[in-house]
Amino acid sequence: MSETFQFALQATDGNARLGAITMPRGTVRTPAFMPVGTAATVKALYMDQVRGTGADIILGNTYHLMLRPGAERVARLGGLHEFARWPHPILTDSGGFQVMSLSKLRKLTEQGVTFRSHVDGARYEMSPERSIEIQGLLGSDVQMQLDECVALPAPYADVERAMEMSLRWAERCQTAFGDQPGRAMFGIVQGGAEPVLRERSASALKAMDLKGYSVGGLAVGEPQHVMLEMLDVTCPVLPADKPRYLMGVGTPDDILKSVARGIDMFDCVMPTRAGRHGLAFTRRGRVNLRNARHADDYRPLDEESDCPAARDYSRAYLHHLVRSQEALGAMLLSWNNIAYYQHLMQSIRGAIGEGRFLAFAEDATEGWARGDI
Ligand SMILES: Nc1nc2c(CCNCC3CCCCC3)c3[nH]c(NCCc4ccccc4)nc3cc2c(=O)[nH]1
Repeated sequence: MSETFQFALQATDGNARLGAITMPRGTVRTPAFMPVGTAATVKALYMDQVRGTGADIILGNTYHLMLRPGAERVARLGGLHEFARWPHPILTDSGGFQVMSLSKLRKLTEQGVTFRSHVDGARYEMSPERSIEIQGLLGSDVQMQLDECVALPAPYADVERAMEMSLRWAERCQTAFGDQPGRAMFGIVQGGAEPVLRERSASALKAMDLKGYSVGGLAVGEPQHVMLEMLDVTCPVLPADKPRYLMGVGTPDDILKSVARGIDMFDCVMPTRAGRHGLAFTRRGRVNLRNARHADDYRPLDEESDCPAARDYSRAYLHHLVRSQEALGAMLLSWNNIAYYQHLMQSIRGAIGEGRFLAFAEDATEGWARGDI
């Protein structure tokens, strides 16, 4: 086990990168998809199943956990790894994005964000310093700076103001984080859909010599081509020897196209949320198990999968569970979806390592488009 946090770039294929992040609790193979563990659980799955799908790292949720059960309580109980029985790396977001998207009566000032809990209406203040303190109390291995993400489209002046405040907050977070060997704090590039602001943000964060860089402010309503254009502008400015994490992304297609532009890490609620709504991801595209056409279909989702949820259950059974709103339906489809995303990442890593990423991406995209699934 490494006592330090170290990114090793192992191979490149065009702008796609194969790498590994070593840290005390384990190694994260990149490109990596990080399942979202909202309230200290990857919804409807046991942590052993999550690990069994090949996940090396999961997300914890600063916003939810600070409200319930409370960061100090999680620390008293041994930290998030012990609390949730996940001994491998955990990345936490800073909570600002969730405050702006979930809480009520929130106010954003230079000092930080104040808001009322969506759980019990209690009033909270989240400064850059308090966000880093909470992430430390949770025991997070990879911590995010507090930032301000602006929904798109937005006026240039708003995007510029939010980007510049996020830079000032990055400095405060770096100071608050201090020197925690084996752990990392990532800066978050902002700048909306403005190339000039993206370059300015990325350059300023690069000068801070951080251990990793997130690309934020995307997947917030802009078309995919705008997101990709911002990656084309941002990634070349970021240091090649540090990991790059595209926040909140995304569909399998988003992931392929973003890996092709130099992104190493992803998180998205989609596979687990879609699973709870009866949607299955497969290598031949998405299957909506609510649809009556599956009622008599004895085929599994994917007979070649190594995930029991995909290989051992008929679509007819999954359709029945979903229509009956049985808990097992959400459990099996969430399992299938997380396994599918991990298999996709494993295949991407293999393709980059063998210099055939472009051909792999084209073949995968055709598979989804082939329809009749
Ligand atoms: N700091 C920060 N976080 C961002 C996030 C949250 C990433 N997931 C955290 C995770 C923590 C644990 C609980 C769950 C969230 C984003 N998510 C999205 N799009 C999601 C778009 C999306 C995709 C599928 C379904 C809903 C929404 N854009 C994002 C931009 C930022 C950003 O600039 N700054």
